[in-house]
Amino acid sequence: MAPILEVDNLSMVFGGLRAVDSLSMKINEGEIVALIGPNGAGKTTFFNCVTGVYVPTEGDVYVQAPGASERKSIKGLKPHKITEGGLARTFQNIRLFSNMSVLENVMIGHHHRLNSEVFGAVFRDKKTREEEEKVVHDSYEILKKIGLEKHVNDLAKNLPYGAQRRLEIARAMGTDPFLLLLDEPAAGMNPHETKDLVDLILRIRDDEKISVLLIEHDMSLVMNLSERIYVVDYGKLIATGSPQEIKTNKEVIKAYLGEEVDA
Ligand SMILES: Nc1ncnc2c1ncn2[C@@H]1O[C@H](COP(=O)(O)OP(=O)(O)OP(=O)(O)O)[C@@H](O)[C@H]1O
Repeated sequence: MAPILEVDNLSMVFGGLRAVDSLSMKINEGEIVALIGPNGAGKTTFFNCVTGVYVPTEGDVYVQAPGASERKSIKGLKPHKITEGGLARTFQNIRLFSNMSVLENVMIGHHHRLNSEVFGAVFRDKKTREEEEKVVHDSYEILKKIGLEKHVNDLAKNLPYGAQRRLEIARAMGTDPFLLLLDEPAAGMNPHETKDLVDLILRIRDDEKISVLLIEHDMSLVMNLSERIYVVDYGKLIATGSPQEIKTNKEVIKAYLGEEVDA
């Protein structure tokens, strides 16, 4: 089966700094893959290149939706086009519309899927109303899957921290992705919230058939959840393999210089 994401020798140069240096990656349908590395290793920059925030200096990025007959380059596309193409992401710092309701935050994710034209939006014709009703329905269904349905009418800013992070995932799921990129989803979570997050990511993969690429510093989460791990340091790939292989890899241990890599 062809990979759903294929990154070929991607580099991103800022002035004299090669933040990402010839990094390649493949993700297969149904995988949970982690991208790890010390602070400043280039992980978020890599996400930004894949999701259209930056145009990579070198290399290419291809996606092939499950069932599609050929891969497509997404390099240089705007972020919303990449989202339409089936990749959705969350950010290191929570980016919710804090004064909007939980439901509205998820509905926003759906909007690029609406087909009605401006005419429909102004005159609210039957087709527009039906589409809007479907967006409300689908958004509510996602909130149920994420376990946030009891907060549906709360303002996003009033949710507990862990629930806000889960809402970001719900919003990303609203764009109907086949690959979800999560940038430090467990950051700031307590152990109970982290455990809920692990269960949620597994359900997203198993029930929703969405593959996951995550950046994470919480090594126990990484080791327990991911099937394959890519390790970067100074923008370069230094190791790739199963959690067991990565735990015992000398280069990885050296790069972390005493940072805990045991689960
Ligand atoms: N827009 C930018 N302009 C210049 N340098 C940048 C820019 N974005 C990131 N960098 C630099 O690129 C390097 C990689 O940063 P990046 O944020 O991708 O690392 P990271 O692995 O995600 O780190 P962390 O784990 O701390 O989030 C760092 O040296 C950073 O200072």
